[in-house]
Amino acid sequence: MFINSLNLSHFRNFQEVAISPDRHINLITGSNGSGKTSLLEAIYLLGFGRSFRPGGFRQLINESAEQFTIFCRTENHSIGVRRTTAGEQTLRLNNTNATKMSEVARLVPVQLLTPESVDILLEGPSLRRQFLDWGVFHVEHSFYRNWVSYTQILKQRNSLLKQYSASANQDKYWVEQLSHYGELITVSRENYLKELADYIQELAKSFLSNVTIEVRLKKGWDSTQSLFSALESHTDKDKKYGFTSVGPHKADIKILADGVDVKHRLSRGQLKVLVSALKLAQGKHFQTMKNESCVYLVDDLTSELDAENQRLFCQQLEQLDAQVFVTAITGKQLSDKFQKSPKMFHVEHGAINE
Ligand SMILES: Nc1ncnc2c1ncn2[C@@H]1O[C@H](COP(=O)(O)OP(=O)(O)OP(=O)(O)O)[C@@H](O)[C@H]1O
Repeated sequence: MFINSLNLSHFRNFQEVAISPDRHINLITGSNGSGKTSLLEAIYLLGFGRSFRPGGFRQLINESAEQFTIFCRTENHSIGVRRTTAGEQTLRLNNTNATKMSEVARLVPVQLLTPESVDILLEGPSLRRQFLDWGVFHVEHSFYRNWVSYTQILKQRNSLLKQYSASANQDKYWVEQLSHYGELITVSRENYLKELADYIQELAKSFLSNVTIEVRLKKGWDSTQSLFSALESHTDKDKKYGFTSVGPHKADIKILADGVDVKHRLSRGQLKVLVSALKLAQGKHFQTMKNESCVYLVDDLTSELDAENQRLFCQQLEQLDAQVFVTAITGKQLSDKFQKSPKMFHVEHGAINE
């Protein structure tokens, strides 16, 4: 997928900007606070329906405006997202209204690497689940439907658990439903991670040559049991606490370096390198499966990796033949890391000069 043109209206510190990115590498430069990350954020929003920075969507609307609009043309589609301060959202897909953000997100596969991406390896399981589910969502069409059904049922069961109002029979019905969709979700995750593991190992080897990286899915319940049995055996506890304590909503990925949790084995710099390898692996797998590439958004690479790893990362990105948006304070910091000269964009006072 390639973005041929991008228009932003009242998004963060931009009033009206339009750019025509290169199909390969786009280098966005500008001083602190100029709007480099905001440009990446707008593209990310098309692929995820939300920002990667804290704060609600209202923070994304320019302080002097009532709404923002992001509009982009890819090689096959035209996509628009508008959000107003009143909370309304309008989605446009190929000149008609779309109802679901997931319809838009499926067309905009985005990989993001920022200084915070290392949290995938350092923080709790939810970021690792998000990482995993991005891939499953894009390669396994039924996953999203099953996930939506699972989360709706989970919500209903949790609210009954909180009210102590479900009879044993009623609860059994919800447990059956949960385990049906939960097992489907988990099979999709297992299959995906099995395939992705080879890509991760190969890429991790080129960045961290003397470490063996391994990934394993933790399903979210004792994997010697079926989900149904696990849910049943936790029912008393779940009634006491008012929520469902096992299931794929609690899944995690164990990421090991030489058999030890990476966060106890690798240096902070090595963790950053590993997270770059994970993102490249996911993009490469996506490309093999879908026969198209994702868009890479890379914020502040020079503060993340040392010069050699920057060179290696840029080289790998170029080999992927993906469209890349990478930010730096000055062009000099990165332009020599790519073999082909990047297209340069300079951001200043809410304007972007090509
Ligand atoms: N809703 C908003 N309305 C107007 N300006 C905003 C809004 N939200 C953020 N800004 C401003 O937009 C500017 C752009 O921030 P951004 O994080 O994109 O900059 P950056 O170029 O990535 O900076 P750095 O190099 O420091 O990371 C900041 O000066 C910020 O204060």
